[in-house]
Amino acid sequence: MHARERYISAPGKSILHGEHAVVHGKVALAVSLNLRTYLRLQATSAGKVCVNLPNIDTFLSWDITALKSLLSGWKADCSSSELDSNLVKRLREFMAITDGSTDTRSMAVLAFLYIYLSVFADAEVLPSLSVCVWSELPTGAGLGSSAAFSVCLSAALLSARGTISTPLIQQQNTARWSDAELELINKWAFQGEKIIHGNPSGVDNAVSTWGGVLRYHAGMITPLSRVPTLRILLTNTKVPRSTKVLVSGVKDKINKYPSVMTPVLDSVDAVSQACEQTLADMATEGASTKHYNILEDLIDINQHHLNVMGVGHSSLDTLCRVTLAHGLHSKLTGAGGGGCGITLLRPETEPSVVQAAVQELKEAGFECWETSLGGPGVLLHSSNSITQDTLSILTSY
Ligand SMILES: Nc1ncnc2c1ncn2[C@@H]1O[C@H](COP(=O)(O)OP(=O)(O)O)[C@@H](O)[C@H]1O
Ligand SMILES: C[C@@](O)(CCOP(=O)(O)O)CC(=O)O
Ligand SMILES: [Mg+2]
Repeated sequence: MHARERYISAPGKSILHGEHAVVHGKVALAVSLNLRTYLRLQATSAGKVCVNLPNIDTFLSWDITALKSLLSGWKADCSSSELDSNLVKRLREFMAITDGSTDTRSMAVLAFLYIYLSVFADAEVLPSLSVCVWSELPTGAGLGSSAAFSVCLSAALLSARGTISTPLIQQQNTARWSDAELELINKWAFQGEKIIHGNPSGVDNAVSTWGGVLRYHAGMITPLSRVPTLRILLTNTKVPRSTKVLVSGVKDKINKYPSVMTPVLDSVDAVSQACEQTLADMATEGASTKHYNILEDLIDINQHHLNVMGVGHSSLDTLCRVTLAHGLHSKLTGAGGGGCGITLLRPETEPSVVQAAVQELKEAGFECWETSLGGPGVLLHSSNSITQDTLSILTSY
């Protein structure tokens, strides 16, 4: 271990188009948010590993000797990009997780232990450390909190192991890793997502690692540089849902009705591509009413497709209905089934119109915030670049 203490943050994301279809090899467009997950890792000499996850009310610790015994007779298979089923099985037994359980707290802890043991498997000793993760993102609401969590864990553990650097130099507030290091962070974060999600596409961890606006297609990540500034209203319906369950429901539907569902997925792919083209046109020609009309049509079309996939919810219908009554177009974002939706605001949309829509959405029990899109990906921080409020949470465990 190098530094005794490190702070890391990674952003959440919003998927503009392509959620679910991206799991089946179609194009998705996703953008990082200015809402972030923060992690503090502290090297200790307590002979223990402590994990504090205040967002999900989980506080656990284990003796290093108990963790070490999990590695006996186990050999990491570095050539495979699949999850190591043997290690997952050992961890499930260790944590007494029953088969098939999707209990979200257990999945977060399982992801932590999996990355910790894999990253330090060939180290001389397993290090004593204490990790606290806290997020501004709502968890389980479609804004990629699982990916931001996995990216923070991956970056923190890889840099504690010395596999990637600790690039912060004196007087610097924040630092980024090199592209090769980011690829490694993303690779391990994807394993964390596999544990939490079951069958992730990889889009969420890619956006959280690199930040900005990305096109994601079958593992290929293309940053979009020609993108206009978009005003987006985010709404959290606060209806809880599980990405893992929703993703597997879509898969079942595709298996059951392949000839019905394949054209739906193809159409979502075409929506993502049409949106990408429109954004590029807006950046080169200047945004006009014609462009916003197209973006709104694409939002409506995709929302219908997501309903066909079975990932809609009455709360999301309410969001679409209320905003449309104010001339605004919305769709779910992320896995759906509740969680969050996005509403496109035109540059000329009057604040009074937004306020009226927000007021009605709040009366329906929802939470809304206008957000800026495209913040930086994973960052290493000095402690003085983190707000006092966040710091006091991270240091209070
Ligand atoms: N800050 C956090 N602390 C602990 N676990 C987290 C945190 N953020 C996310 N997670 C894990 O990710 C799960 C939510 O992931 P998911 O269902 O994919 O929804 P989303 O990624 O849209 O928020 C949580 O139930 C938890 O297991
Ligand atoms: C539904 C999906 O496209 C996005 C899930 O995002 P979230 O976990 O709901 O934030 C799944 C995936 O791409 O892995
Ligand atoms: Mg997720």
